[in-house]
Amino acid sequence: KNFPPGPQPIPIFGNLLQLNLRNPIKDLEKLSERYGKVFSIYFGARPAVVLNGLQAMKEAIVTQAVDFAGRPSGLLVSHATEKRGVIFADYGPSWREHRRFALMTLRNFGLGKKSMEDRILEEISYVTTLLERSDGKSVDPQSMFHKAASNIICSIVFGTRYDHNDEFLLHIINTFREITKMINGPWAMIYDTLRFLRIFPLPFMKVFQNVELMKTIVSDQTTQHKKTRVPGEPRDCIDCYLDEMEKREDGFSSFDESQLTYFALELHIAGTDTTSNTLLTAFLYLSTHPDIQARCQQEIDAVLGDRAHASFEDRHKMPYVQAMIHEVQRMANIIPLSVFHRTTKDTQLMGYNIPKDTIIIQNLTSVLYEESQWKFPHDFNPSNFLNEQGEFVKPEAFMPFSAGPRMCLGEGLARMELFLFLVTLLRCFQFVWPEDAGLPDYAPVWGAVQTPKPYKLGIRQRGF
Ligand code: HEM
Repeated sequence: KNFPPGPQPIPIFGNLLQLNLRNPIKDLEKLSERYGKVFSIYFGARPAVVLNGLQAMKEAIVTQAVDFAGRPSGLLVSHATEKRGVIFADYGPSWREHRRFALMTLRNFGLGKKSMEDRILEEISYVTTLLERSDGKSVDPQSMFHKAASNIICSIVFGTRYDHNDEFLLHIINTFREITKMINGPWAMIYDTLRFLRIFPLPFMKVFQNVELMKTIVSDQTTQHKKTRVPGEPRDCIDCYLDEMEKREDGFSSFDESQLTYFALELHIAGTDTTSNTLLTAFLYLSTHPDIQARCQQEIDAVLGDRAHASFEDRHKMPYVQAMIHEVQRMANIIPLSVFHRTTKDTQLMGYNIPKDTIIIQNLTSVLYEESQWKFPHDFNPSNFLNEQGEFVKPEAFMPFSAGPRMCLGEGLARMELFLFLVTLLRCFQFVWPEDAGLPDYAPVWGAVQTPKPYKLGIRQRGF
């Protein structure tokens, strides 16, 4: 009774056939115009509520945080991860403990002697060398940024960075790519909606096979770590986790090796495509907006002078660069529907009743482009994040990392990566849109994680 309104579902399919599964954003926009900021759709027989706009989003996931902090069961991702680790884990003690542990470990000095900043700068120096070799030419930036982001997670989780042609790195990248491709695509939606199809050997089965493969890889790494670790002197996330397991040998801990496997796997899934696709979006916009690129370079040159490299602290002296990076994230809209939530009890939102266990879909796109919240909602314009004095300001509607208790726990790491990559590369190179590349296409390829369409990037060394 008094459930949010929505289009009439049909038996078995729910509203599946009314949505364009290759990109449902436009359909959700139209439904919101018709039914309001909070409306319902059905996945088969399962109801879901879609939240649109800043007000509804805040009221649910911030003001009534606990009521909206669950994760749905019975979906492809929850089956593949067995709801262990953090991302797809239920709201409860195990999720809380692992989330707190991850936040502590991912802090700059949480991983022992080698700081997070060092690990990122090390990877950037390899990318710089690769780009120097392409001076005056064009490159395909996709795989380079993907390998770099993946390598940073490898360094954090496994303690090792790999050469970009290393077979191990290529193997894990390929395996994860297949997992995310399937999670991103229509087969996941079909698995989630049409339960009777689950027993058939359809393409979604590949997710389970690849997760098994990755579990073996993490498990082998853990065995190696156990042989070489010095307790209390962690080199990486696996060592930290093993230390934590020893500290908690009281029989009541949720820390065990099976959790470690999913935890490591999730950090990789959550931390690779997100960062690399944001970097790709940044260079797509910067190469096609030379004025914005030049203004960033001016600020970077003035702040860094002849210092050997940038540090994350420098961000406070670079309001324009900060504004540019945030604007890139807004336009990139990397996770357009966030990760699905679930209500943990019967609750209410904006006058509607929402029963326990309802799937909650945060339409982040509707907030990042909300016309009432932005000076230039549909243009790439760093002024969206600058006040009249040219100082950096962050509007409330900036929520690419979501908000509330389930908000992205990798935000700090992602910010550091984006800042150090962009500042270092903009300092060394000018990025140009190749003359023969035609007009840029900014519309991303739809997915749970969005990516820009493949493009070529012209490289000119700056010689600062
Ligand atoms: C530009 C980069 C990134 C973006 C835009 C992003 C965005 C998001 C979003 C929208 C969520 C869902 C939040 C919710 O359910 O309300 C999320 C969750 C999460 N992210 Fe990120 N993320 C990024 C990078 C990273 C990185 C680098 C890591 C770690 C290595 C990471 C780890 C996680 C984890 C573990 C969760 C689940 C949190 C929980 O359920 O408690 N993310 N992220």
